[in-house]
Amino acid sequence: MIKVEHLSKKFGELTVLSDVNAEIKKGEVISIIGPSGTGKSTFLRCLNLLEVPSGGNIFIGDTDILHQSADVPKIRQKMGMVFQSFNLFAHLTVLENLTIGPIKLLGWSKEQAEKKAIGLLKMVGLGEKIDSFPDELSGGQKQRVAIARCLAMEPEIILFDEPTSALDPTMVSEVLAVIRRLAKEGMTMAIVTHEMDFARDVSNRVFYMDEGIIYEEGTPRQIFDFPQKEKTRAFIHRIRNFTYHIGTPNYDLYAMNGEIETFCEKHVIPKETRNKVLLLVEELLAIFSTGSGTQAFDIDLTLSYAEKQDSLDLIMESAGAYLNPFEENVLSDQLGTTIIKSLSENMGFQRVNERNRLRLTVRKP
Ligand SMILES: Nc1ncnc2c1ncn2[C@@H]1O[C@H](COP(=O)(O)OP(=O)(O)OP(=O)(O)O)[C@@H](O)[C@H]1O
Repeated sequence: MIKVEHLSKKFGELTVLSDVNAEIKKGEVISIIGPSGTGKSTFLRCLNLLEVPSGGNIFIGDTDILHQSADVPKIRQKMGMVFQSFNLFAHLTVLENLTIGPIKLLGWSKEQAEKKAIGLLKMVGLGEKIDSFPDELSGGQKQRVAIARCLAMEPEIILFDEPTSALDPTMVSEVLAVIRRLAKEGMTMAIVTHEMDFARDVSNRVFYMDEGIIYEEGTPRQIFDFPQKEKTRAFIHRIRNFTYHIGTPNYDLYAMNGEIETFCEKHVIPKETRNKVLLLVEELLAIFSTGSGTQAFDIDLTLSYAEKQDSLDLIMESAGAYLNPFEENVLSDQLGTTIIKSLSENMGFQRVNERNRLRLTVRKP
């Protein structure tokens, strides 16, 4: 359906895409993942010519859309785009947001366009909001309107550019549910996303972008469980694991907690579990800070999220004398260990390379 050959894009001196080659077949759902700034959005924007590529070819069917004879408005009609920031028309009602395109660009009658729009709004769960204005809607509702608006133009493929990035975490799932439904119905889609669990279960193929190219591609299982190339492996490891080094007793507790919360939010970990993590970290740090004694303060904290089991492990390593907080009578204050035991399970202790290593799983709500 879409074939991309040697696509490149420069912004002045900056080469964002150097040599992108890809094929998207009808009915496929492609997730595009990768570190920030690696050109994922630029790639999508080149596909529907919101950016003019610097070189290469893009074919839709047999049509070379970069050829000067290409009918750009027609090509854009075939490719819907959903943006991070919704891009709804603020002065139009929800219904009018959906009907304006078909009436003006497809030549539909008002009645025909409204009938279709109402059906689509019902489909995305917003049948009661047809007369509302975008400002009266939550972020999740706005994004569902944006998806319905896109569908109103009957596109052959929908390009999603980080559709949930601007949303409050509580609204992510309602938007992802709509995209999942479209995937089930066979809609061809390419989705730039930071939602890895979603990418894993909704897509047929995943493109990992790095270094200006599609650095590795494969099924979700290949990319998430068995990445072959070094940078893909490092990326997948990084998104699953949060690490924080504490090298001084005067560490910035608020900055650390903020980073822990961001990590938990990214993996849609419930607030209750998040709070348990913060409490566990506080208790463990109190124990290990004392245990560090006069030695160099050197503590490593890791949070490791396993999507499949939906479990969160906390690992704390510290330099200093042997200190296993779970041994009887090791600590004078037993309250800390009691709290830790009540919030976690599968606790394990090891002494590795002169360091104390504690691993535990945070108890689920
Ligand atoms: N219109 C533009 N003019 C100049 N530079 C741009 C423009 N659009 C994007 N860039 C630059 O191109 C690079 C790639 O941006 P892009 O948004 O495609 O990355 P991304 O992989 O989607 O990142 P993220 O995951 O953070 O959204 C960035 O360095 C960005 O600053």
